[in-house]
Amino acid sequence: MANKRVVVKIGSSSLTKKDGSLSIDKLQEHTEAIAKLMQQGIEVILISSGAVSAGFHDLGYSSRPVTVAGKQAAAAVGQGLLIEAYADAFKKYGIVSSQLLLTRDVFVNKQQFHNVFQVISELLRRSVIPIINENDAVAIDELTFGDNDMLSALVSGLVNADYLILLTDINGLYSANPNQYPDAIRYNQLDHVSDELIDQTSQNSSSKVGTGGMKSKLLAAQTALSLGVHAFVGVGKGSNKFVDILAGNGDGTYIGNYHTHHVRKHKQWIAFHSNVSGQLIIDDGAKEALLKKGRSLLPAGVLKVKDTFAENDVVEIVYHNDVIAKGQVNYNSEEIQQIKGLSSAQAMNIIDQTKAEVIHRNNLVLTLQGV
Ligand SMILES: Nc1ncnc2c1ncn2[C@@H]1O[C@H](COP(=O)(O)OP(=O)(O)O)[C@@H](O)[C@H]1O
Ligand SMILES: N[C@@H](CCC(=O)OP(=O)(O)O)C(=O)O
Repeated sequence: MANKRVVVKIGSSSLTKKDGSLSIDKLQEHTEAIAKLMQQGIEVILISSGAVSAGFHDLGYSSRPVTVAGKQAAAAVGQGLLIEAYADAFKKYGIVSSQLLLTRDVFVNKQQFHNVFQVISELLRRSVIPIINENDAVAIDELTFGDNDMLSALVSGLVNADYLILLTDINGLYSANPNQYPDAIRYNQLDHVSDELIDQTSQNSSSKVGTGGMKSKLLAAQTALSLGVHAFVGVGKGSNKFVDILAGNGDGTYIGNYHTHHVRKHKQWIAFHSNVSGQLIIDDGAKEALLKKGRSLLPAGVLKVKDTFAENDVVEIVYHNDVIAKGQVNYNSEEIQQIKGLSSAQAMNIIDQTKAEVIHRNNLVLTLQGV
């Protein structure tokens, strides 16, 4: 099997009984199937929902809470129980488990982004399975992923996974929600996920216990693909389900093609997570150099500087009102005001003898190819 590193995301809908509470039987089945992968030398990172399902009964609710505070509290009770259940289940196969609780802001902060990469890498080196969930007790409002689909896509990119498996309660993406439109047809394979397809997929139709529905899985698959990770969305039964999925025999939709290439961690951070602090408006020559020749952005091509930013901040590079790239600047905004339009030699004489580029190619990510 060619795949070496796989992110498996298991949604609440695949972990619960009819009453919405955690199903230990289902959890054990997933665990056995993951253990089979690991026994073949495949590194697995598990993104698991289920904290709310595991906790609401003990919290005193008769059914899954609907308020944010209720879900937070249920997750606070349930997360420990969920991890305990996984740790017990994996122990039967001699596998040690670990827990990481993440929020969106962890990805925005470059140091924390790197820390997450570092800890996952070390756990994998030691054959420990990282089990990740959103930190539901604190992740509300702007800090929240909302469901674990996007979190799993970002993690799959971060660790340069070969595959992202989004396990759910339905065998793939259909042309419409089959629960409402029984004649909907299933897509077996998609080369890419277009914005049109995402727009067509309704947001509000998830299962009773899930959160994001198919739309959030498509958004996640689109993100995974742009980070160089193939995706699968679907179901599976029994201990061979993940082995079958990776062998191409899964019951679901496969997403991606042979053009899918990994993206370096630093560039991922610039492209997907960093906050933008300003803009540089560039001329025709600079646009050609960036888009066609793969060059750095030099002072000579900068026409205008917008907003105030510091050295190492991330800015957008704009050509004719289109954002064509993002990059981390070598100079602050005041310095670029002084050197814009100058040759690199002149600029280096004025500001810094060591920095010929406004943005070095290694710190630059193209966002629009065809302008
Ligand atoms: N076009 C579609 N194709 C397949 N499923 C869809 C579609 N639109 C909405 N759905 C719904 O998405 C649900 C799965 O999402 P969700 O409940 O969030 O799962 P999970 O808990 O596994 O993350 C399915 O049960 C199905 O009802
Ligand atoms: N983080 C929450 C799950 C949120 C949720 O419902 O996600 P999902 O089942 O992936 O749509 C939990 O552990 O209960």
